[in-house]
Amino acid sequence: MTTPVLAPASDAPGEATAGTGPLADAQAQLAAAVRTLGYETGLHALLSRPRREMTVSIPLRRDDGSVEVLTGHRVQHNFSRGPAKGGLRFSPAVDLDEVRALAMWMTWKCALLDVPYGGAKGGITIDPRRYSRGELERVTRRYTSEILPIIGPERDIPAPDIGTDEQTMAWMMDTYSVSVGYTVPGVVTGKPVSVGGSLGRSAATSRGVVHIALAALAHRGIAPAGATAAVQGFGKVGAGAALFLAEAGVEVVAVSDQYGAVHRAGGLDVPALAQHVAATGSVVGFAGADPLPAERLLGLEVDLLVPAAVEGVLHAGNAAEVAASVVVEGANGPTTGAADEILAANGVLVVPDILANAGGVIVSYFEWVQSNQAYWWSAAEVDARLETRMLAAWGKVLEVAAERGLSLREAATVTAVQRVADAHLTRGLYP
Ligand SMILES: NC(=O)C1=CN([C@@H]2O[C@H](COP(=O)(O)OP(=O)(O)OC[C@H]3O[C@@H](n4cnc5c(N)ncnc54)[C@H](OP(=O)(O)O)[C@@H]3O)[C@@H](O)[C@H]2O)C=CC1
Ligand SMILES: O=C(O)CCC(=O)C(=O)O
Repeated sequence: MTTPVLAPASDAPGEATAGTGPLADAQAQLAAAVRTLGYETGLHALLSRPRREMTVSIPLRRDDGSVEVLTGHRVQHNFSRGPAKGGLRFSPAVDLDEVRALAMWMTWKCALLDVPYGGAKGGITIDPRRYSRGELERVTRRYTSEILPIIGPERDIPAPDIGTDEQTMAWMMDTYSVSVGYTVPGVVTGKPVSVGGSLGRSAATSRGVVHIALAALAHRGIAPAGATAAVQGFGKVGAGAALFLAEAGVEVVAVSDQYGAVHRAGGLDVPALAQHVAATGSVVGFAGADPLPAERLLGLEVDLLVPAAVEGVLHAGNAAEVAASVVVEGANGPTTGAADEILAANGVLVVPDILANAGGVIVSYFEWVQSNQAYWWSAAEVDARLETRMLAAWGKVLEVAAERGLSLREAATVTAVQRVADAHLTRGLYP
C-alpha cells in the first residue's frame, strides 16, 4: 500500500527535537524519512511518539540490609505490526529518553527485517557490577512484577541488552509464569536453551553483524582474507563479532571495553583473548597484545570498524579521525547525526544499526515462534534462516539507497518507516 503524499512535515513534532543524545538522533532520522516520504504532520506525530510507556520504582533490600529504590522503564514505541519487542538494559546511563530512542529504533529494525513486531525497550538505572547475583535477581523479579500488566507473548516480549543476559531472562520468565499460573516461555527471548531458548540466539547478533560486515566489505571490493578490523566493546555483541570476523579470515587488530583497549598488528588471537576476559573481566592486560589508549581505537587504519558498545561514540569531535572504509554498527545509535555527515563527506560507508545488529531480534523471533509452538529447530536451521534474512535486508537497503539517492541509514529508515505507516493506514488506526 502506498502512503499518501500530504502536507510537508517540516513543523511536525520531533522535527525540531532540541539538544543532543540518542533521542534527538532518532527523531532527526525519523524526520528525514518523513520528509523523503512526504508524510503529513499527523502521521509524523503518530510515528514520533511512544504508544505507551511505564516508569516504575523498584525497592531493593540489599545484602547488607539497607534499602535502595531504583528506577526502571519500559517504553513501547509502536505495535501496529505486532507485539512490541526489544531488550532490557541494566546500566547507570539509563534514562527515559535513552529508552525512548532505543524503543523507536526497535520499531524500525523489526519493520526493516520484516519480523512481525513493533518496537519496545526497557531499562533500569543500575550498575550491575556493583550488585550481587541475589540482588540482581530481586531487582529483575520486582521490575518484572511492576511491568507485568503490559508484557506478555502477545503484548511485549523483552530480551537481553547491555548488562543483562540469559539468566535475567530466565528470572523474568519465571516471575511472569508464576504470576499467571502456568509456564509461558514466549514472554521473553534470549533465555537459556534449557527453559525454551533457541539454539543460536546467544550468537545471533554477532553472526548477523558479521554477515553484514562481509557483505559491506565485498561491496567496497575488499576480500575478508587480509582485511583488518577494530571492534569497540567486547560484550555479547562485540566478542562474538570479533570471533566470527577472525573465523572469516579478517585480522581483528584491536578491541576495547570500558577499561581500555588492546592492539596486535597481524590480528589478535580472539579465543585466547576471550579466555583472558573470562578470567579477569577485561581485555586489559591480555598478554598476546599491546595496550592501546581506548580513544585511539576508533581512528585506527583498518578496513572495518565495528562499534559494539554504547550510543554516541562517533561524534562531531572524532568522526573525521575515522580511517576505516566501512563502519558496521553493532551497537544501537553509536553514530550521531553530526558524525554521519562527516563520515559521508569522507567517503566512509556506514551500515546502520537497524540493519547491522538485527540478527538478535531475528533469532528472538525464531525463539518466540519455537516457544509458542513447543517445537525446536536445529542450530543449522536457525543460522541458515538468519543469514537469508540478513542478506535479503542488506539487498533491499542497497536497492532503496540506489533508487532514491540515499545513504544506507536513510534508505533503511525510509523502508522501515513506510512499512510501519502502511500498517497504521491499512488497519485504519489513523483517525
Ligand atoms: N545483545 C543483543 O542481542 C543486542 C545488543 N545490541 C546492542 O549492542 C550493544 C552492546 O550490547 P551487548 O553486547 O549486548 O552488551 P554487553 O553488556 O554484553 O557488552 C557491552 C560491552 O560494551 C563495553 N563498553 C561499554 N561502554 C564502553 C565504552 N565507552 N568503550 C568501550 N567499550 C564499552 C562493555 O565493557 P565492559 O565489559 O568493560 O563492561 C562491554 O564489553 C548495545 O548498543 C546494544 O543495544 C543490539 C542488538 C542486539
Ligand atoms: O532480541 C530482541 O528482542 C531485541 C534485541 C535488542 O534489544 C536490539 O536489537 O536492540
